[in-house]
Amino acid sequence: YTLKSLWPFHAFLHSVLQQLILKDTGQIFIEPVDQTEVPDYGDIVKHPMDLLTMELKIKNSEYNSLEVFENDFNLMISNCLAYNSKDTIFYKAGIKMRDQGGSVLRNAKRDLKILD
Ligand SMILES: CCOC(=O)c1ccc2c(c1)NC(=O)[C@@H](C)N2
Repeated sequence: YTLKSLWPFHAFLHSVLQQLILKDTGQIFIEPVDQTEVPDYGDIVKHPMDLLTMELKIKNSEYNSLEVFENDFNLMISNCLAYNSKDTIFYKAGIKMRDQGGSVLRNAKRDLKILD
């Protein structure tokens, strides 16, 4: 068996997402930025992304590769680093999530290779 045939690929992505959610200790990436709370967010961030949206995209089979999933993770991080200035908690959390989430994704890529 390979991962892709035995176990639906979206189940694999769901397990990767759960690991990313665990890294979001401040719970600032878990849902879309509330633009009524952050009224100028849409002026700077044209393509918002968050972990809940990524979960919905898994469920809708919108990710047919780990790379497409990773693109949304990287979009979420770049939005955070673009909108928040360097001295903010949000920016620092973005750096932490970039680094910790990056290692989650590196391991996931390795796991996919070993299984094929
Ligand atoms: C209730 C107010 O919430 C926020 O101001 C807020 C909440 C979550 C946020 C955020 C702002 N900014 C961000 O860049 C992304 C990473 N997360």
